[in-house]
Amino acid sequence: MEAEPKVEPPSDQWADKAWTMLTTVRRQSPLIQCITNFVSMDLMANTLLSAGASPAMLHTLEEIPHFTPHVHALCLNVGTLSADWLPSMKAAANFAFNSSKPWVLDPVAAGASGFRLNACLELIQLKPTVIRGNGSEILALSKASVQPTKGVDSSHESTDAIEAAKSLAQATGAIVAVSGAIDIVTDGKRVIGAHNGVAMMQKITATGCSVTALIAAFVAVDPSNAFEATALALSVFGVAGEMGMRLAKGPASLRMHLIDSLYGLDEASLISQVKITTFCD
Ligand SMILES: Nc1ncnc2c1ncn2[C@@H]1O[C@H](COP(=O)(O)OP(=O)(O)O)[C@@H](O)[C@H]1O
Ligand SMILES: Cc1ncsc1CCOP(=O)(O)O
Ligand SMILES: [Mg+2]
Repeated sequence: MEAEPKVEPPSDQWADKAWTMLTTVRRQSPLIQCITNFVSMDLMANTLLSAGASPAMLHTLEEIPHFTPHVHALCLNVGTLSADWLPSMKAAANFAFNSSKPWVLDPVAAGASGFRLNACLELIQLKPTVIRGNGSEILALSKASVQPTKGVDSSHESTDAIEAAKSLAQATGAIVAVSGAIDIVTDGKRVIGAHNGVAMMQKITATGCSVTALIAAFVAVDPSNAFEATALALSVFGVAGEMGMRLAKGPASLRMHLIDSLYGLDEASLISQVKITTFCD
């Protein structure tokens, strides 16, 4: 049976935690290494900067042993994957895992081809802390099968992938997040939903990639609580989207206002808008 959101009053606890996390990111400014697709590099780096984190888009294999040990978290994204980038991703994931640093996987278009699916499954063997995808990506990973696909966009609602997300979390030990109208986060047992964001965020390329990087920044400052940090990052990004939308005329201006809203987000605005609920079967 499909999970239903449990009706709960807005949780001040989540809202307070969101503010604490955002201020911690701003104060600590964690260094986040991103090995990501060409489309997302700009928006991802700007999202991290506007949240107070420090992005570095380094991907050459020769640099990984020198650089990755110094980062606070790693974000791997297979959006424009080619065979020569995969060894860099694996090396970086190994360094992160061996030095107990969190790392986050964005399995962009995981079901689009055997090459991409196998690459994602091989990366998952290297123990990501969090996997964040859209509904179709999480379904493809959970079934480990190439699926009829719209490429990087989802043809499923996030809620269609709740059971798939739970099994993927149980099988891998990762926190699994499924983005969409409601962002779902599970550790394989608990399921929570972040209800922030606006539909027009789907009309800006790389918003999914960017929120995955933001998850890496939040987990970097609270690595022992990746489940909550993931939900809070999704909610904070969604709140910035909602605030940006009040000023935007379309996707291009939303992109700009989302970044400005994330940068300027204050305590009262964040606390009044965070909406995270528990799901139950
Ligand atoms: N219908 C929607 N309503 C509100 N927010 C949405 C909606 N669809 C996507 N988002 C938000 O847009 C961002 C990107 O999510 P999504 O489009 O699912 O990822 P991807 O780009 O990887 O497919 C997330 O922050 C998500 O919460
Ligand atoms: C359009 C596109 N093509 C390859 S990667 C990419 C960006 C995907 O970004 P997102 O998954 O955040 O929509
Ligand atoms: Mg994506």
